[in-house]
Amino acid sequence: MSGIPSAEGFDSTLTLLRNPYGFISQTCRALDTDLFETRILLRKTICMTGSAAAKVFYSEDKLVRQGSMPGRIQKTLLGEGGVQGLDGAAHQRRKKMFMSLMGTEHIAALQGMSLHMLDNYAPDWEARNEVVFYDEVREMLTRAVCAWCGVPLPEAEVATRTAQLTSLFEDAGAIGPKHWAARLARHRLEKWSARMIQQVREGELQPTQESALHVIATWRDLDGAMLSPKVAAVELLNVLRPTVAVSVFIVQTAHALHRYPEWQEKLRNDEGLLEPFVQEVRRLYPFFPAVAARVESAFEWQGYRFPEGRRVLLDLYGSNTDPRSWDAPLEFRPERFRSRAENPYDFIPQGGGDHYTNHRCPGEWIAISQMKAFCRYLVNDIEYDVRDQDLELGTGELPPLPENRFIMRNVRRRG
Ligand code: HEM
Repeated sequence: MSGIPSAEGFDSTLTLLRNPYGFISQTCRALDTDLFETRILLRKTICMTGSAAAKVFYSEDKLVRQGSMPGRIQKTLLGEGGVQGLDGAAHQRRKKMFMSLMGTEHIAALQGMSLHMLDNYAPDWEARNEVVFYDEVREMLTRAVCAWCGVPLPEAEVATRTAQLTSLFEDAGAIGPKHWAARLARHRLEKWSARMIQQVREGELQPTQESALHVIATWRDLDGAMLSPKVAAVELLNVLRPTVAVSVFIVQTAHALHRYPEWQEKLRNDEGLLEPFVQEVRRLYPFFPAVAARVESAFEWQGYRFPEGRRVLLDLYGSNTDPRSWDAPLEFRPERFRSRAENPYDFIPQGGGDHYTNHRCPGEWIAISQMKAFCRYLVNDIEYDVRDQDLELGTGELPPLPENRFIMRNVRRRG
């Protein structure tokens, strides 16, 4: 049995921060391997890329999540006690709660709410000279997802809640004041969210039975007990936050329509291309670089030994652009999704494996449905110019967005 190849240097934290989307796949390629060992934040870590690596990463018996997430990410992005840190039967039970929200009709209802927002916002865009598209989408999605979840959102709170939810996913990985801003946002949001959970339990708030607020407030874990208000608050935010984060994918969709303008006409003429188009955006535009787990008990894979307790990082972006799985992987080619057989391990922008038994994102259908709705609206319902601006996606921030957040001008509604 051979040892796992090592990356250069003692610790790779800085190299990873400088090149979050390329570090793992490029190092693997240089070492001609699917995996290598290094230190991240001084902790020994095995980094892996590609579909074979994803398959082992998602084998429930080998790798677990408890204790794998850096504390600073838990205190901002995820919160403590949520589904992301559970394993085995406890995870499967809690995951059912999220999956019960993902019925086709329920997701269509959320899409309808966003389309309603678009119709409400578009006249205002027409009246303005310029529109910062990302800011508009974040606000629309905050309104839509709160309504969908049964969360009351007074008009006076819209801007604050939008900013707080954004801070959780934009500032989580930051160092310094932004990180502290994200912690404060989490503290305030959890207080708000826990109060609503209590109000539902006391009958003061009566959201519909199928709404996320009702489902989470009344959910019982394996021990038969309801979630503590704090954990229920974390789980409610696990629906609100990432749905607002879909704004990133939507701006990336607008970016792709601008960069590949020939697709606008194609999409107008053939509805069937909408899904391949947004899938290609999810594959090629960077969002989550990697996910983390921990070795439960020592095992061997491909002749390499994974010692107990070792942290393992799976490269999501590099797997989505792995030349072994994708022809011309860095080219934007939505057609590739027209006839592609589904494989749970090679297309993993929101994690891989099985939605029920693994940690794969339960919100994939929400993301796809929202992206399709906004994409269809951009190509069919409005015309706009894209202001001359730097449209490079700065990889200095996670997730990467154009510096000016995609400014549109001269928005006109089509007749
Ligand atoms: C903005 C687009 C989104 C991206 C890029 C994204 C990405 C991810 C990723 C990478 C994971 C981790 C997978 C793993 O650990 O193996 C995840 C998990 C999760 N996502 Fe999403 N997600 C998005 C949208 C959503 C939406 C709309 C929801 C709403 C329900 C959601 C809820 C969750 C939850 C609850 C988990 C934890 C699942 C578990 O631990 O079993 N996400 N997501």
